[in-house]
Amino acid sequence: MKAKTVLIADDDSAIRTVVSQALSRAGYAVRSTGTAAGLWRWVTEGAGDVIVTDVVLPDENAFDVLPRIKKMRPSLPVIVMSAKNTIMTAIAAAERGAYDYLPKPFDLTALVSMVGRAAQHEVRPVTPPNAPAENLPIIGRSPIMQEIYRVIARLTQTDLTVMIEGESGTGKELVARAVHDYGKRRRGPFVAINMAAIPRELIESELFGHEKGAFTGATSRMAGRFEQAESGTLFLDEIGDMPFEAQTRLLRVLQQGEYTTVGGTQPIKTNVRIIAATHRNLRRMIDQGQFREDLFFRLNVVPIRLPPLRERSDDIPDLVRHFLAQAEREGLPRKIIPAPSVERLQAHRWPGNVRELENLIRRIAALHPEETVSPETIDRELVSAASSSASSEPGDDTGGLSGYLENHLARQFASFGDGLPPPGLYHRVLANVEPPVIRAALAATKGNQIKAAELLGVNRNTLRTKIRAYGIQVVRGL
Ligand SMILES: Nc1ncnc2c1ncn2[C@@H]1O[C@H](COP(=O)(O)OP(=O)(O)OP(=O)(O)O)[C@@H](O)[C@H]1O
Repeated sequence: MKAKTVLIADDDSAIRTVVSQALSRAGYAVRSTGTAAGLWRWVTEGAGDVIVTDVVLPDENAFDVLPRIKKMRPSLPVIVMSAKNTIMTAIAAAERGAYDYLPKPFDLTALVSMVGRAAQHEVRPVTPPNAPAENLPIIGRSPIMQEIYRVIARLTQTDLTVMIEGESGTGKELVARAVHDYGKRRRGPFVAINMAAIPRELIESELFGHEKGAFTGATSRMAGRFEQAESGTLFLDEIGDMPFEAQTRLLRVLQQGEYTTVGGTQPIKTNVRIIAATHRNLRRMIDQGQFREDLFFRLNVVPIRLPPLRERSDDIPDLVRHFLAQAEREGLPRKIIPAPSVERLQAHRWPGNVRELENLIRRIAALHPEETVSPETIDRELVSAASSSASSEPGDDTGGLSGYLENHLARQFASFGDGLPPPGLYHRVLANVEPPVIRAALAATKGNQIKAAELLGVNRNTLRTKIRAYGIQVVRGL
């Protein structure tokens, strides 16, 4: 069989040489050039089966040549190499119809196997390019984030369902938004719903809407999130907190592509892209019978695992710069965090991940008098953040449980924009707070309800009623 030909374009002759050698060794015929004009000439002559090109060429940017190549030879796969490793480069490459994107420096074996895949590949149709933006939606150039950008970039060209897993504050919602904002549905709405923030009995009506009179308090028809997200993206946050019955209903909707409102009879067709997110281990929940396996497989079409910040401390300098600039734009005083101080931040474990770092930088910008932030200041801030969040959830750095709740509620209200959350907020908050307190008391007293009631300081009957109401499992003697 005739060897496939790879066309290489890079103005750096050393890169041309190593790439040519590696591909020749792998059995390809290779032609290389230092200019966009040289590459374009070969393309017009019909030469080559795969292109490997740098973005910046001396006579023209490869992103400008790419649309012409795709127009003339739509099935010719183009791999773009770039030293500018931001999410926008990955997205720009995907938008202009590149087969794939390879951040520099790269591993030659990875390049050869990518060329191998490209050579076998049927190329996707191209979508029109977007205006380039340098206001990056996601910060970080670590290898792990590069891989995530490549997945996001590929996803923008598809309508596949995505499951984002990651600890709280790792940027799951940010990634979901990027998939939407740069994807085919960007002109449609992005609607987010947080399963953990809605009482169980209201989840179905929130998702699918309800008719007037469907239940007590349903005084008018209400559109659900599926309806609001029509032709756009529905972001199902904290999917692990979805009650089992609602999971069953969601599964049916995803299978059938239609739903009925609560109290309604007419099936309504739906056209939304689903992106789900969770900080919980859904596989373990499946084993424990708390999450439907079939729903998991429906949602987990493209899994994205967002690593905790401690696994990508290389990104911290960029994130710090980004949050300092953001604080300055918000009117806070300008601060400089020199390298030794940044190193202190890189050594921290960040249980609250990027959100915790963002809050810390904002606090430093607001409260510290000196312009240059010393390593000692960073140490003090990290110690005080750790002690104030010791009794609360990771990522909360504003003081204890009530601080966490305040933050949480502020985010909740913000997610409803100009509107208000559904009625029943007080009970909803209690319904989120009571079960973990009761579970903790039961665990500490080995399931002894008399002792647990005493520990909690509530009447035994009250405890029993609540255990029943929340469906809490009491395991004795563990
Ligand atoms: N890579 C990043 N670049 C810039 N900002 C980031 C990045 N990751 C997270 N953030 C910021 O950190 C905060 C938390 O991000 P986000 O809400 O997306 O996290 P999450 O994983 O969805 O959290 P939770 O599970 O608690 O809802 C946001 O203010 C977001 O803008």
